[in-house]
Amino acid sequence: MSTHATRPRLPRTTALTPGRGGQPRLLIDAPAGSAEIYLHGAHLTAWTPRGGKPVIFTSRRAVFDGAAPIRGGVPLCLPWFGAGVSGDRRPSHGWGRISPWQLRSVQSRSGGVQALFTLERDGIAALYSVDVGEELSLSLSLRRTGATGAEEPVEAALHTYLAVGDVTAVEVTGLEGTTYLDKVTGQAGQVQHGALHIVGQTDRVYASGAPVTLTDPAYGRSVRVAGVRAANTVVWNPWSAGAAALTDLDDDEFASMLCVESAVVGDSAVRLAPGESLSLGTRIAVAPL
Ligand SMILES: O=P(O)(O)OC[C@H]1O[C@@H](O)[C@H](O)[C@@H](O)[C@@H]1O
Repeated sequence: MSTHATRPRLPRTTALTPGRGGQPRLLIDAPAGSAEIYLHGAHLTAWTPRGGKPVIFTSRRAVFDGAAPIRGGVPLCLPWFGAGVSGDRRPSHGWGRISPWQLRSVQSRSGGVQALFTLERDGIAALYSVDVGEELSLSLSLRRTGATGAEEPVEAALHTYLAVGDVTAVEVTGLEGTTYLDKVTGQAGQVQHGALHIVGQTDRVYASGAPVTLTDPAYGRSVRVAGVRAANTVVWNPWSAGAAALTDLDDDEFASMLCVESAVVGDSAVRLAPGESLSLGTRIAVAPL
């Protein structure tokens, strides 16, 4: 594996081994929880708190070829989201999720494990910390490198795919009264009235990163997603029609997932001059109903 030369010391609760498609991935099996993180995209594809059920959804049709983005898990959208604020950026959601990241350090931490990843590309230095335990804590920072140059808009999202028992039965609270852009209809300035229920294709950028709770009666649990310095929460489900158009998502899988993404995107994009940084995180915790 290309990572061999820079492989850091690994605690005994972790291993760096080839995963699906022979792609290098860090396996974590610590007392407080287990996880799997591919170096392609620094992409977390699984997290299970000890004694619990898997919390993160990854598609059974996900492609692991070291080139395509992985469908599911936590894709890192950076340094732009979708087509960016200008609307013409490619690839969609930026290059973070399709780049090979460096694994810098892996440390045992209060029953869990913290892994640090870095990536430097196109004038951006990215640092990503994954804390695996009874909770999952993800922190991303992006710094403009170089000494001179104009400000540029930077966006980022922790595009978390949550595993749910039945998406039509989940209730999402914490967004009441918040305005959102509805990307399905193209309408901005919508207001969330009451709890959110998923009854069709859903693609919304909320103007809030406050904690959101997903109540999932089919799995008998609630999942709390708390943004850290996140101006936005994106909620996405492609529904059946959208899933049919995605070759890396089985037709029935839209019912087993809901993306709840802590983000800094769109109108909240941060204009960074060289030397300036943007930081963003998410904390995910599970509780029985
Ligand atoms: O298929 P992709 O590139 O992974 O994107 C999935 C979705 O990601 C969401 O976060 C976006 O709001 C959607 O518009 C998009 O369709």
